[in-house]
Amino acid sequence: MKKGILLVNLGSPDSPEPKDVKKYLGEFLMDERVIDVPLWARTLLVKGIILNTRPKASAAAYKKIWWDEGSPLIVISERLQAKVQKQVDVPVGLAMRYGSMSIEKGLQELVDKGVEEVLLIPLYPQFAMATTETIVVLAEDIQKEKFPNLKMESLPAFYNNPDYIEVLSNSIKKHLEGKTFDHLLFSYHGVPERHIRKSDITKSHCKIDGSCCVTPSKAHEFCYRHQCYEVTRLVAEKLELTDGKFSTSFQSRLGFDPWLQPYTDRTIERLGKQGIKNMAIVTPAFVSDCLETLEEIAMEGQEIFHEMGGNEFTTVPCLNDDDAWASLISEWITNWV
Ligand SMILES: C=CC1=C(C)c2cc3[nH]c(cc4nc(cc5[nH]c(cc1n2)c(C)c5CCC(=O)O)C(CCC(=O)O)=C4C)c(C)c3C=C
Ligand SMILES: [Fe+2]
Repeated sequence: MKKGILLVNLGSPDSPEPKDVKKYLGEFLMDERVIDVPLWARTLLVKGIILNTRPKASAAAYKKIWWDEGSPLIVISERLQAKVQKQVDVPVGLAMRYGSMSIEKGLQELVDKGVEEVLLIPLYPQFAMATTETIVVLAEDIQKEKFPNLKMESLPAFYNNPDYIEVLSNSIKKHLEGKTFDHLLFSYHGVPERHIRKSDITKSHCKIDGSCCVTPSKAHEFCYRHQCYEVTRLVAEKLELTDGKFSTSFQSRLGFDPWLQPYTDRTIERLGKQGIKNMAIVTPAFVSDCLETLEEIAMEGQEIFHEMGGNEFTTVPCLNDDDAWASLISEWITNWV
């Protein structure tokens, strides 16, 4: 059977213009695994409120980070795909969960190359309804409807894979070399607390306060919060960071529900107020730099820190198309083939 790979990332609007941002946000936020309320309420919230207010502000934010070649997230994902393709003998496609580079197009291109068996690689280290699950569910629906003869498997979230932790730790070490920092903040994309409870396969394990994380449980395989804290713990161990020199927070909350805490903006504020003068920040929920890292962290986060009296604010880039990261994905592919 001829094999092929589909790398899948989140996606971006076609351009940073409000009309394209509106179209993109419409598809993204109408996903029941992103805004997980009944369809009527989601439609009212997204089409009645968010899409009438947010696209203009989001477009302005996208304009600040947009590159000549396009959206950073897309351009970086394409660079990664090209590097991986050079290292493996099977076709490597690239698709996005939302936007024009759809999963359907990505699968079609592989099928056109004669591929009969696909490994789907969601480019998210941690499982969540809004990350791995939404990609796998949509890809399986498309496969059943449009490509019934195609065999498909997916790579699970790789948050605690020792090689991934090594690649991430080495990248952080490289980018912080020669920098002084009093605190390293691990900032992950947030999700509503409700998402964590919904993904708890035991229905009773997750307490959302961390007290459950130390008790081994099958729930951890699907617990975004647990997986984020594990990445912090494993990287901190590798980098030999001492207690108090690092912490975890969650960014990008939207709406009024309780999201995972502590919030990144408030944490940066608190660190500044506590007298931390030099801080570094890493964003391991994202494998590619994007709006949420380049604007929300590198621009807004830095501004908050400086307002609180902080000096140096160092942002560690995501793994992007780092050679060791491309080689690790290639190794996973070679092992699967
Ligand atoms: C209810 C809303 C959202 C949930 C839940 C959510 C989860 C989630 N998102 C990412 C990764 C990315 N999100 C990005 C942008 C973005 N996210 C939301 C909302 C939710 N995300 C919005 C509205 C936006 C658009 C920007 C804005 O208007 O603020 C991006 C950046 C995309 C880009 O083009 O650069 C990424 C990446 C994860 C990993 C996640 C759950 C863990
Ligand atoms: Fe998001």
